[in-house]
Amino acid sequence: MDLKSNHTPVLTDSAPVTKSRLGVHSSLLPCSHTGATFTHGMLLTIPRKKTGFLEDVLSSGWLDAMKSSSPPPRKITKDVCHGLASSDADTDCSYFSWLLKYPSALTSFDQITNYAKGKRIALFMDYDGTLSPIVDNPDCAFMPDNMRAAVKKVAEYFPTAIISGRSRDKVYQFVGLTELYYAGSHGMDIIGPVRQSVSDNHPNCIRSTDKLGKEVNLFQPAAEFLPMINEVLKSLQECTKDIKGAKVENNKFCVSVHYRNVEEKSWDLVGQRVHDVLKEYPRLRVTHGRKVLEVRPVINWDKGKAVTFLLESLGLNNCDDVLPIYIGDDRTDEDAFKVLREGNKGYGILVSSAPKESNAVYSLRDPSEVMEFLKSLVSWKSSTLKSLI
Ligand SMILES: O=P(O)(O)OC[C@H]1O[C@H](O[C@H]2O[C@H](CO)[C@@H](O)[C@H](O)[C@H]2O)[C@H](O)[C@@H](O)[C@@H]1O
Repeated sequence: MDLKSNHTPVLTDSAPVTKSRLGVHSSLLPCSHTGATFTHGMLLTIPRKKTGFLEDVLSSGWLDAMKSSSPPPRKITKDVCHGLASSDADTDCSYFSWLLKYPSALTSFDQITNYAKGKRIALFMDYDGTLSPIVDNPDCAFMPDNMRAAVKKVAEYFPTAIISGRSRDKVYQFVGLTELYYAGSHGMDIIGPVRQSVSDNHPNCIRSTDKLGKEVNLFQPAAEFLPMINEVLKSLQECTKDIKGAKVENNKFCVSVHYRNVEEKSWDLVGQRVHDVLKEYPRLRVTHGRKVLEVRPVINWDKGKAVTFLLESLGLNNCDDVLPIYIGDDRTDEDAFKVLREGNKGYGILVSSAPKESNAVYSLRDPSEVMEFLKSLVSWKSSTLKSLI
């Protein structure tokens, strides 16, 4: 298989909101409506224009997208609703007007639970920025103990899964709870309950055992990409090692190139180096995360597909009495929000302290509000069950 050809890496943003918002050069966007074809059921081949590489990076809006990928944290001191405020009244104003479109899941809790009456909630959560605060060093993104207790408790009442860009093993190490299901590598590495119909529908799905020796379904739709990902990982490590603060993270079926700790004047250098490597790999794409460039296979699989796969595995897909809820903060979570919004299947909850367009229905400001929401779900379910006795 010819893995290398002279090509402009596909720069895609999984938030299908307004791609022009990122100023990304059209030649770098997947022309998913014209000319793209799905082969092998999973793979997407996208015709690309040949353009200069530096021009691509500078003109393609990579830098703008890298800057907009994660707005600087707001210094919160006090506000009327949450006992906090920002240092910038205008920012607060825009945040509260944003809340009109994406209401807080805390202030809308009764609305959510009224809709959930008679339904089985299935809970899906992103990890970084949702269950753990965003920190400078990705290796130190530990989950607070009180958050772990809240997640453990909520998993007693609802089937709960973590769907992360981290490798599955890594996010399991961070979370440390055996009661949950895990999907790592942005949904490309899933451990779920055994269900024959799911194995029949997904040839890559095999029987395996989890950490406790329990029989599970293991699904890795990008398995064939592993040698390519490992090759690109080494190239990216090599070509960024001279950039102070840059960090390349191995997440098994995808690679993260972090620039949070790189001086802003060198961000375009990071983008150029990633571009120079990826132009040799037409079956890989780059998406923007929070001060990170996410390198992933070009396959028809994402966090939204992972939610559907897990619902199928749990026997909860296409059921009127099921309410899936997905909580996430990142662009790759938009794929999950979109699945739940389409067909009015469930609720996406965006975790953000700054206004941004999203396919989510509700919002929460930060991980501390996520924890409050989880605790409220537990209290609600517990009192509902007590009322049945
Ligand atoms: O899907 P997620 O679980 O949200 O993972 C997305 C990425 O999260 C991590 O990076 C982000 O969090 C780091 C720790 O707070 C932060 O240093 C970094 O700047 C953020 O982008 C993780 O390191 C990535 O591999 C994930 O893809």
